[in-house]
Amino acid sequence: MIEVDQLTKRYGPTTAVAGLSFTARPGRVTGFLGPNGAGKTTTLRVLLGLDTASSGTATIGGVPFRSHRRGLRHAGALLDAQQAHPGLTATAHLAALARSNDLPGRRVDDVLAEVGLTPVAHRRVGAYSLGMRQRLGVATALLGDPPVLIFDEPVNGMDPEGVHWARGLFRRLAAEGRTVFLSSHLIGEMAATADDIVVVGRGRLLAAGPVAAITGSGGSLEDVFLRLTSASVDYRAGGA
Ligand SMILES: Nc1ncnc2c1ncn2[C@@H]1O[C@H](COP(=O)(O)OP(=O)(O)OP(=O)(O)O)[C@@H](O)[C@H]1O
Repeated sequence: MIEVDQLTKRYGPTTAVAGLSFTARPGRVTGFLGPNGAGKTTTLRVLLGLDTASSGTATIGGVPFRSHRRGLRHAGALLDAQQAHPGLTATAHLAALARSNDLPGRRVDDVLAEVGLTPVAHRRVGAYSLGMRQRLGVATALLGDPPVLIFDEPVNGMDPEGVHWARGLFRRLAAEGRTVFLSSHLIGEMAATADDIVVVGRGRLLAAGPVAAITGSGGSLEDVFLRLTSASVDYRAGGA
């Protein structure tokens, strides 16, 4: 379970997140949507203890991520596909993480097979395409077999087969009872993958609930998203 309660994060004069509250539940894929600059990445960074809240709380399984000793066993995240050192092989990258998190070495082969990277596991990550690096990021998130998974733009750079595979993986992880929290700008993809949606604009909650309830008033998820966020878009082509 992910619980964000009255979260506010300021960077100097900029309020990136303003009193945001929502919940992402086990057994569900929850999509996190919002225009550029809405505060999504900031929320994820605070949730993962990479940034501190100005006020409010963001917890995973009832506690702040940083206070958990079990690290990757508690929550797995893909925030940045560039996180692995380009000089390392995928195997070496994952093996080092497994060691430092006290995870069994066999998890490395398991997650490489899960994301389809076994044939290139001994190639340097610097030679990987963006889609392959994203798969490695997903493998890293899965390494500790955690109950909570957080993915920021996970299908960015993936080919259609990869997007299809990722959708099936997220659905399966939720069916196993895990909390799957996904940030993406691909609304069609979200409509096909998510059970619940959290929509933010300018750091504030605009809507939250099951996809069917949010689109219930008519139109596609894209129509509803554009309507909800029309007053919260900071960057629009043509200066309109
Ligand atoms: N380290 C920082 N220092 C100053 N301002 C920041 C910092 N990080 C984010 N911001 C500002 O906070 C706001 C929210 O940014 P954030 O990256 O969280 O949005 P986002 O919803 O993830 O956007 P995108 O969809 O473009 O990735 C923006 O105005 C951004 O400029």
